[in-house]
Amino acid sequence: MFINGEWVESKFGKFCEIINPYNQEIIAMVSEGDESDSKAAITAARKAFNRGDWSTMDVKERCKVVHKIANLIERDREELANLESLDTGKTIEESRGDMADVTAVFRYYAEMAETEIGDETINSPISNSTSKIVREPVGVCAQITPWNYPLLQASWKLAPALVAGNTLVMKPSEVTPLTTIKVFELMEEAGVKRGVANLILGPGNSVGAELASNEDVDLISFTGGLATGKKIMQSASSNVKNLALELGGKNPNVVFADADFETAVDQAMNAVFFHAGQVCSAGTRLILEESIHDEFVGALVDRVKSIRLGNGFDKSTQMGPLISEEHLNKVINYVEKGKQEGVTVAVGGKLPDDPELQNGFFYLPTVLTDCTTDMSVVQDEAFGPVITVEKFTTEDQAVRLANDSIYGLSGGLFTNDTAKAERCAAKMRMGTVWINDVNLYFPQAPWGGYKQSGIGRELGKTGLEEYLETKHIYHNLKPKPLNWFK
Ligand SMILES: NC(=O)c1ccc[n+]([C@@H]2O[C@H](COP(=O)([O-])OP(=O)(O)OC[C@H]3O[C@@H](n4cnc5c(N)ncnc54)[C@H](O)[C@@H]3O)[C@@H](O)[C@H]2O)c1
Ligand SMILES: C[N+](C)(C)CC=O
Repeated sequence: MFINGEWVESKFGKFCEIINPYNQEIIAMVSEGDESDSKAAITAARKAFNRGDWSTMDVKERCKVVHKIANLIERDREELANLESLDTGKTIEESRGDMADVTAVFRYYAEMAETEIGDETINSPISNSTSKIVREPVGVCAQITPWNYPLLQASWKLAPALVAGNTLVMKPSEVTPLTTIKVFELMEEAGVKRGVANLILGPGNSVGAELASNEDVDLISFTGGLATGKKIMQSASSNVKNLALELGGKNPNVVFADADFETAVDQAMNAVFFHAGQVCSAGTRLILEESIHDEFVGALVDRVKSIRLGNGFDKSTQMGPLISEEHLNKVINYVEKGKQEGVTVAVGGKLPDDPELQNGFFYLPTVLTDCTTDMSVVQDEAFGPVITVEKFTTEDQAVRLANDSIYGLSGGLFTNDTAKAERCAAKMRMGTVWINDVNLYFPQAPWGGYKQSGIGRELGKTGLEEYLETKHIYHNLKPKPLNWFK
């Protein structure tokens, strides 16, 4: 753990094993902290904030440091990508893509903050006065991240928090902390000042819960599951912390009969089988126009049968394992419940037989048909390689089905009719709608959810706003008594 500029073990000297989900080998032993370590990290961040050498530093100087972090991540990208694949099981190509995205996020905020963070003079309606708006850091930020995109999700929080002048305590998932540890080494090398960025490791219900409830924390930014998000929201109320929540999704992918067939089939696969479906924005609900349903499902099933499962470091592997035995069991139970509810398993729906995969947490890519919106498989987030298929006959019905969820993170639409696409996109209650594409994100565009998919936005200018307070300074240039109470 990295607290107050020093690499330390947890106060009680506990360690935990980090497992490769492909073969269950132990790949690292890392410190396991508890509440007392969280408190020490929060104290360090508070002292650093009050010291002011980072929070009041010229924004251009902070941006230089953040540019340097980007350069160091680029320098060590191959090492970082290897660590990410070992830790998560995702293919090395995916991890390389993630590292390029991580670098881009640090660069984006380092460039953008120079112009976005500055004073703004406004026209005061009162004579002999000036009025200006200044932007200041929020203070001590707690940042909690999940296991599916460990460093990418961390970068969406670290980069804007740092350029804005905050101090922070980050807690990565206890399952996948390796790349976050490495990036804290790089931040130290880049010259982030003592106590500004602190890293604690350990379980969510102790280390994480302390971050959410501690009254010396000004802002909590959380990415993870809905149930945890609700707990964090409750704890954050203790001192009315600023709150940013990036939660789950049950994302529809609507395909109209006029869409390009090959593209739509190909993208329906990308939408859900990329990273074995362990993606918040995975297009897990395929909603097909009835007239193409049978042909589409036939083509999809044919292609799904040939997805190659394996070690993320093998060039031929297209899909890796799930993250853990616990998570595999969750996916198994989810599909079994669907079978009881009456779905048809068109392909998959079980563990693979391949002897080479028996030590990993693999599940076969699965297509479930005859699904209806009232089924748990259509409503619950599986976070695995499972797609459900529903049918529609009218545009209105397609939009109604797409919106029939407690979540509202993202959705896809495939059609060659631009007017129809725009009409549907306008009615879809989601933070991101992709037309003729899926699962795209980039630093310039805000990311976040409607409804129970979250609060606030990461990335883009909005992602920086989360880390800034707004202060109005009014100056009376000719003060004199008002005599109101004369
Ligand atoms: N909206 C997004 O951008 C986005 C991105 C990635 C993942 N996710 C979501 O994340 C979920 C999967 O990740 P996960 O299984 O790691 O989620 P999770 O909620 O189990 O854990 C996320 C993080 O919260 C910590 N945590 C757990 N209990 C806590 C508590 N009581 N107090 C404070 N912290 C606690 C964990 O240790 C971990 O670091 C999925 O639901 C997925 O959709 C969302
Ligand atoms: C936000 N994203 C798509 C990078 C990861 C979601 O799990």
